[in-house]
Amino acid sequence: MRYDTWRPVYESILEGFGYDATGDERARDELALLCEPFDHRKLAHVRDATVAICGGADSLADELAVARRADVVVAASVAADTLREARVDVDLMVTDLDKNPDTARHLTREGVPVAAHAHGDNVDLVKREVPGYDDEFVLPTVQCAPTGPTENFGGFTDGDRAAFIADAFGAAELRFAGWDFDDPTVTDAKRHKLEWAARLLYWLEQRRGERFGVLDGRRESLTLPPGSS
Ligand SMILES: Nc1ncnc2c1ncn2[C@@H]1O[C@H](COP(=O)(O)OP(=O)(O)OP(=O)(O)O)[C@@H](O)[C@H]1O
Ligand SMILES: Nc1nc2c(c(=O)[nH]1)N=C(CO)CN2
Repeated sequence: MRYDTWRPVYESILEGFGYDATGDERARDELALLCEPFDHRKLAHVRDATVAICGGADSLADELAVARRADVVVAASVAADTLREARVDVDLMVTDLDKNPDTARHLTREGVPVAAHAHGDNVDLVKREVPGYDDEFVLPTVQCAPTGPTENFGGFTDGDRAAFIADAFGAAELRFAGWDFDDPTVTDAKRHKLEWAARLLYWLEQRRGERFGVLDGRRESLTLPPGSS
């Protein structure tokens, strides 16, 4: 997605959460110093593939078949651990480094790409964790305007950002496992983020001309993100 297309949506996210773009830009600049441009050929197998976008809800443990049947498996944050424990290979991990940075480090060292995201509230994690990763396998992502080696594919939470990345790399079909927008165990702050994740996926499915199963039964109550086109 072009940054021009993403920017109005990003601005509505900043407003919705009270974030400041300068924090995101500072984080971007730190990440840029630590990374090289990612070689997109490392994810060439995403093109025309059926891709499982695995989220961090407990339900992932019961939905592993979705991942096993997919051509490509993308894990958001803790989903990478659930998948590894179940011996399902992960092709890409997407994370803002706040839950399982050790898993991300191990994956890069095993040659599995990790989309490491910088934002205004994880600068310390970026500086602490990213230097330990194998930089050849780090895809540095940001939510503000990208500079240097950083890239912005759109998306906000690790899970919906995973879907935007799969889209950018040419996925044919997205299937979802480990998603629970109504999870009663999450905090109010997390629920707010999940509401945005749902809106962003609603936008993405329309852009792709696809219907994501994970949104079935919710479309009537969803609105597109302000600024989306
Ligand atoms: N019930 C759920 N609880 C948590 N995450 C969920 C849930 N349903 C879907 N997801 C998606 O799974 C992703 C990974 O979940 P995890 O709990 O590891 O999140 P996280 O590291 O806190 O993510 P983020 O930093 O993006 O909020 C989330 O970013 C979200 O997009
Ligand atoms: N500034 C800022 N940006 C974010 C944050 C966050 O807490 N702060 N959390 C995200 C996903 O959890 C994604 N982006």
